Amino acid sequence: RSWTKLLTSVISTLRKLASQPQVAELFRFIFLGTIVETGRQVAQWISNSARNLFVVNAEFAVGDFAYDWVVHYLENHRVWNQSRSFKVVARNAATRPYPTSNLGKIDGHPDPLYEPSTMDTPSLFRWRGYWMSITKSSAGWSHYDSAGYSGGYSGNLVLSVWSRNRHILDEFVSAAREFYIHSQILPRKQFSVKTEPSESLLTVNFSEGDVSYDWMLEYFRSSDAFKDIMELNATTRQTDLGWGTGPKDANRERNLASSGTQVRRPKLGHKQVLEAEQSQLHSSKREVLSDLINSAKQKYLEHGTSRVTVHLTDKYGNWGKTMTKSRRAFSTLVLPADIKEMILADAQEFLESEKYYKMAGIPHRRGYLLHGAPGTGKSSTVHAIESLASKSISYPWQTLALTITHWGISSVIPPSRCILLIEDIDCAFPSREDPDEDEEEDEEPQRDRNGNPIPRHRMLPPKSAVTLSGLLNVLDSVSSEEGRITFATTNHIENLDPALIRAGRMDLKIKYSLATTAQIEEVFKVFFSVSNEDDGASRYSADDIKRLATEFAATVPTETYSVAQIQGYLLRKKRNPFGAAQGVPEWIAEQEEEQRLIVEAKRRWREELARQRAAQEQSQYRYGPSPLPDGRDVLASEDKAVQVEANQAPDALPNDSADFGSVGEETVIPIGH
Ligand SMILES: Nc1ncnc2c1ncn2[C@@H]1O[C@H](COP(=O)(O)OP(=O)(O)OP(=O)(O)O)[C@@H](O)[C@H]1O
Repeated sequence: RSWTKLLTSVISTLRKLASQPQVAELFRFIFLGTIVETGRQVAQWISNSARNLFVVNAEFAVGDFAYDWVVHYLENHRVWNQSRSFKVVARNAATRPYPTSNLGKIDGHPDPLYEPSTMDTPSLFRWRGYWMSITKSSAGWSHYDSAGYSGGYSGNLVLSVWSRNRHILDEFVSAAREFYIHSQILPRKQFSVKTEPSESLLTVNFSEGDVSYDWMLEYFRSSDAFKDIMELNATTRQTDLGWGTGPKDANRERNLASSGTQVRRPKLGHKQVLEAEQSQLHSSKREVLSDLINSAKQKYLEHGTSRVTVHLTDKYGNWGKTMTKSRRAFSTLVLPADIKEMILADAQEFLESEKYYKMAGIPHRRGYLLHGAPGTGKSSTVHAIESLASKSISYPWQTLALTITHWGISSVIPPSRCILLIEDIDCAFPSREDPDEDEEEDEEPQRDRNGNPIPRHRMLPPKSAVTLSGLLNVLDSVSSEEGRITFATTNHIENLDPALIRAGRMDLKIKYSLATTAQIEEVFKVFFSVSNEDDGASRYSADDIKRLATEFAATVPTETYSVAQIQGYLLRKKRNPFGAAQGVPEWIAEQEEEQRLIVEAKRRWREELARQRAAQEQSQYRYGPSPLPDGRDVLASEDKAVQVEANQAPDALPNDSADFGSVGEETVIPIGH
């Protein structure tokens, strides 16, 4: 009953309220509003459903390649003509292709690029008969600009295609992509090209020590590709090529690594676009890169045939100094025919069998020890092989000369594919007792703290910091897997440690002898054939030269003189082969006199040395041994590897050689380890 009462009172109150006009108006408004909102929502639902049925939407994110395709396409098709707010960018526009820009092509400055900042209201356009709209929610960085800076990844593009057919979107994106590729635009940079999230940008690296770096450097130097680069590195490194007028020109080179972001378009034909940066080249086309590298290599080889580059070790064991020298043709080498053929065949076979060595797991290296009297053509052979190797079809080898100085060499690491040249390898471990030092023996001896004289040989620093183990380290260093020819020359093979010349380190040991009759004849022929023609005036016939050569060879005693000596004589008669053939007896007499004087000088030196040694022994006897303050012997604390025992006979005189016959007994100086 109480419930019925309450309900009746509420209804009567409402009736009273409804009888008032303002409240009635409010109820009507709420009712109508509800109907309108429901209608709107239904309409939106219908519109969305229709849209889902008839419109295809696609979103393109800034920083993605698809975004770049679409933006580039739309820009070139002037889709955003109605836009009122643009972002204009020119900074990275150098990556733009030639065809789309006249401005850039003419004055060399980048072209401006326009992109709408925002497109809150969709831009409508027709494409192949379909309506499309494009919107961009907020300003993003332009396609050509470097993404990755602040604001880099906002403002995605939304493309709506008014069609039920999804293929239209696919077609549109493919068309944009095709257009992009045909425009030859390099894909944009993202932070660094190395992190490019796509395979489409190819990068080739060149490292400075590698010969391919030199190919590219010379190529760019000779082409006008870098002509408008403002920032260059000047280096004084002399390159292999006297590009243009002569080797001196090569002192000034443009370094590929000139600046981090230099972007240029070398003229590589009509439409190829390529970017060179630091020691890298980038292109979206593999053919462009391989074409360029091949033509650079060809050019390098064509121009570089007349000279060989030699890198020398500096005092820190680095391959510091570089020099170039003329190539020596193998044909100018006068050696017994069998030796010449053997060396040539061996070197050629080695150069061509890199693959075999690799497959067999053998380090690709070969060592040649050329030994024999001075002036018999050891160094000349090396230079002729260098020419062979540096013209190697598969890969030119570089020549490195390991200068054996007073500095340690164990830190020297020869690069791959090199010819390592160690001249006079026996001189790496010299005797401390040579005539120059002993000449000063008469001076008052220096004394130690206790007043005892210090024997001279103990005061001297080691003459060479080169140790046998250091040298072996260099010879066996890891990069040898990659290919190395080692040439060592010596006049005294007997002085070398067996470890140094064992097979595997020195595979071929070739003895160079004094000139045989056949060699003497050949030297004469080669010499006068050249001197007859070098000024264009042929003064004598080939028959004359042949006849005179035989005559000459018959008068010069066989295996007595080196080719260098014979050449020296012929140089005196440069334009006179008749005089050269007739003057032999006189020259021989001269040589014999010279030899007699040398033998005499050497005899005197040995006597003097013996006298000095006797005096030294006397003084040791008188003063006793000279201990160090702590009682240790100085010698014991020195590097054992360069020890030469004190009681050994002196090393040969510098010019002691088979040229002058045997003088006294040869002394072999053992090298301690
Ligand atoms: N067999 C040779 N054929 C052609 N030229 C030679 C020959 N031997 C020596 N010569 C000439 O003599 C000079 C010295 O020769 P090279 O330096 O090759 O001799 P080497 O045997 O290396 O002497 P060393 O042991 O003193 O270093 C060079 O100018 C070279 O042209």
